[in-house]
Amino acid sequence: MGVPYEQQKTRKNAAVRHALADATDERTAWEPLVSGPESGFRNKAKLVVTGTVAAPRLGILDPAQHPKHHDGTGVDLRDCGLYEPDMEAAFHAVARAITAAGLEPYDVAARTGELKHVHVTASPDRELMVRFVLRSRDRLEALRAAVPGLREELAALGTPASVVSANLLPRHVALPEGEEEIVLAGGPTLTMRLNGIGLRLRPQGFFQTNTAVTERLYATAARWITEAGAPASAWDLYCGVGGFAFHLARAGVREVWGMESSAEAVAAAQETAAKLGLSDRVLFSAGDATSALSWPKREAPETLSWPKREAHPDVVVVNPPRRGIGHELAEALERSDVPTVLYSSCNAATLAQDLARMPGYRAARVQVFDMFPQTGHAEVLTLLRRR
Ligand SMILES: C[S@@+](CC[C@H](N)C(=O)[O-])C[C@H]1O[C@@H](n2cnc3c(N)ncnc32)[C@H](O)[C@@H]1O
Repeated sequence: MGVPYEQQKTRKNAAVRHALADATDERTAWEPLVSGPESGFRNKAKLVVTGTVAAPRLGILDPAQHPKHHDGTGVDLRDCGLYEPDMEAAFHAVARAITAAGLEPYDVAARTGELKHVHVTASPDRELMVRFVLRSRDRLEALRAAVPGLREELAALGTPASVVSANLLPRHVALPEGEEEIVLAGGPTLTMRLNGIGLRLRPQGFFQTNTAVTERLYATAARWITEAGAPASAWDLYCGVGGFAFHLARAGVREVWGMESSAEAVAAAQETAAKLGLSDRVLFSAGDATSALSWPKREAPETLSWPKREAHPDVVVVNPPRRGIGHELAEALERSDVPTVLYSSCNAATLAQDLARMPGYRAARVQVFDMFPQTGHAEVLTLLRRR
């Protein structure tokens, strides 16, 4: 932060080129960096709650929250310039609901209190998903009673809450959320409309944090894959709620299979497919994507619906977490007869490691998407073709 944005972009492009020096060659086409607004771009806030019931702070832990130097403070980030502009007013409404429900902020050092975090996601249609991460069920009914007032206030602000939920994180761990989710109001899904496609998001599903840049990422992926005619089949591995899958299907790919470890994300993706009338050709399975290429050749687990045939698809899209796809999937791709792989990575270092395990492919096209302005991170889209 503090570095002029043009300079940030130049540095980021250079850093990615440096990281991928061994994975690219003189024929690799480096497309110009794609960016969106340099502030007000984050659609999601994961806020730590500190302070008191009467005056909660929503932001991050202060270094003073370290157990040894605890003085009960946190840093309030409700006015942080990274969040989409109308989220700030929503954060204030959420803080009032915390007070109304009598939710005592969790004190990390003393291990007392109930409310650990608040997660807010804003859709492009200006609807919200608001999640309260609680230590226990002790104040659940008090929270439930405060929800109608919160929803009324958010609706009056022009940012209605489509989903309000409680998430339970009973353990004393540095995690943003736990496994159990209790929907308190609204449907279980928020519709994230990107490039005219209404992707459904459920509380525990992943969604890219920068809506404007994500639209460009998905549109570019679909364009690169279908430029010379739409291939018949594609797999979208680490598919989340299916952003790549639905964009490929709309661009003409006949059959798309998505695989993702989060059952909630898969359920949301299946709901999107049903809503779009695509359930017969855009299909999703919950599973470990690292062995997706092995399943067709082995006996698939009974519960898993996944193409049980020898033939691999024309295209495999991978969009893993920061650790990358790792050696098992990279080596399986290397041994496969898949002609085209599209790798979308948020970590150029692990991307480079994975590409080194796939020498049978060459990087035909690379483009940096500045999904994370004001940070050193970048999303990198790479089109790989069989040599
Ligand atoms: C960077 S996100 C990408 C999601 C999606 N492609 C998108 O555009 O929103 C990575 C996703 O991989 C999922 N994931 C993590 N490990 C996985 C694994 N071993 N197998 C399948 N999915 C996994 C996460 O739940 C998350 O949804």
